[in-house]
Formats: sequence, C-alpha cells, structure tokens
Amino acid sequence: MTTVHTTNEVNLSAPTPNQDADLDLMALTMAALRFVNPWSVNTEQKQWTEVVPGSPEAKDRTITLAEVAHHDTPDDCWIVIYDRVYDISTFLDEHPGGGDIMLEYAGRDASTAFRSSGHSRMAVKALDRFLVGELPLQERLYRRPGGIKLSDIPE
Ligand code: HEM
Repeated sequence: MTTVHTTNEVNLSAPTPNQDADLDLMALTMAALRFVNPWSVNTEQKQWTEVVPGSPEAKDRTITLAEVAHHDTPDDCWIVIYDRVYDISTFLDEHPGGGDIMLEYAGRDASTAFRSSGHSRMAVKALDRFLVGELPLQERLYRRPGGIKLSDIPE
C-alpha cells in the first residue's frame, strides 16, 4: 500500500540558516574585498559639509576623489580640474559648450577634457565661481612637487 504524506507529516524542523553566521560571512567577504581592492567596496559615508561655491571657505577645504565621486548627477555635479574641485550643478544649463559634455565628467577629473576644448582665459577665470575645495596633496596630479607641469594652469 502506498503511503501518502500529508502536509502535517512533512518535516518542518529542517535546519534554518543561522542568520548571525551569515552576517559574519558577509562582513568577512566585504573586508576581504576591501583589502584586495578598496575601490570595489564603497562603504564611505559622506564626510563633506556644505560650502558656498566660490566662497573663501572653499579655498581651504580638502576634498578627496572618493568624495567627488558621490557627486555625479545633474542636480549634484562636481568635477575636478587641475586638482581643484568645482560644483558645476548650477552651470550645466549655462555652459556655452552644453551641459551634457560636462556631465560626462560628473564625479571625476575633467582636466584634460577642459584643456583640450581650448577654453579661453575668461573660461579659466570663471572656474573660481564654482570652487568648493581642493584635492589632498597625495591625490594631486598638477599642483604638487614633481607633478605634471603646465605653464598656463591657474595658481
Ligand atoms: C566649470 C567648468 C567649465 C567652465 C567654467 C567652462 C566655460 C566655458 C566657456 C566660458 C566657454 C565659451 C568659450 C570660451 O570662452 O572658452 C566654453 C566652451 C566650451 N566648453 Fe567649457 N567650461 C567648463 C567645463 C568644460 C568641460 C569639462 C568640457 C568638456 C569637454 C567643456 C567643453 C567645452 C566646449 C567643447 C566648448 C566650446 C563650445 C563651442 O565653441 O561651441 N567645458 N566653456
């Protein structure tokens, strides 16, 4: 005679995953990934404070490339030009070269793009309006001892 199992007879006491152990495993995995490649696991919290672009406080503020990378949307768009960080969110619609071209560099370095577009001295001067900070010495390419020398970059 064939035995038919009803739902009640099914073994419901099968071991459930130990959630604490799972969490530890996840933490270990993240730690290992961070060790192998710190850039692959972004667990950084926002560390910057609001500053008015172009204000005197902006000149003294150090901003890392990791922080810049958080600002990569049309509403919150930062770029790096010659080791300085600019908040160009309000300038996207005004830019004579168009907003899209600048958005391509949102959250990262736009020095060579800016340079190769043949911007005038007036355009270089206009950068000041958008300044929010400066890269730390160890992340700079241009304005550091032994860095890339360009005769015409702003002081
Ligand atoms: C805050 C950053 C920037 C400022 C203040 C700025 C400013 C200007 C200004 C004033 C002009 C008019 C021409 C001139 O005076 O040189 C211009 C044109 C232009 N810009 Fe920018 N720019 C910025 C970033 C960029 C970036 C990142 C790119 C990327 C490729 C770019 C690409 C261009 C191009 C292609 C033109 C020429 C447009 C044309 O002649 O039709 N700009 N920009």
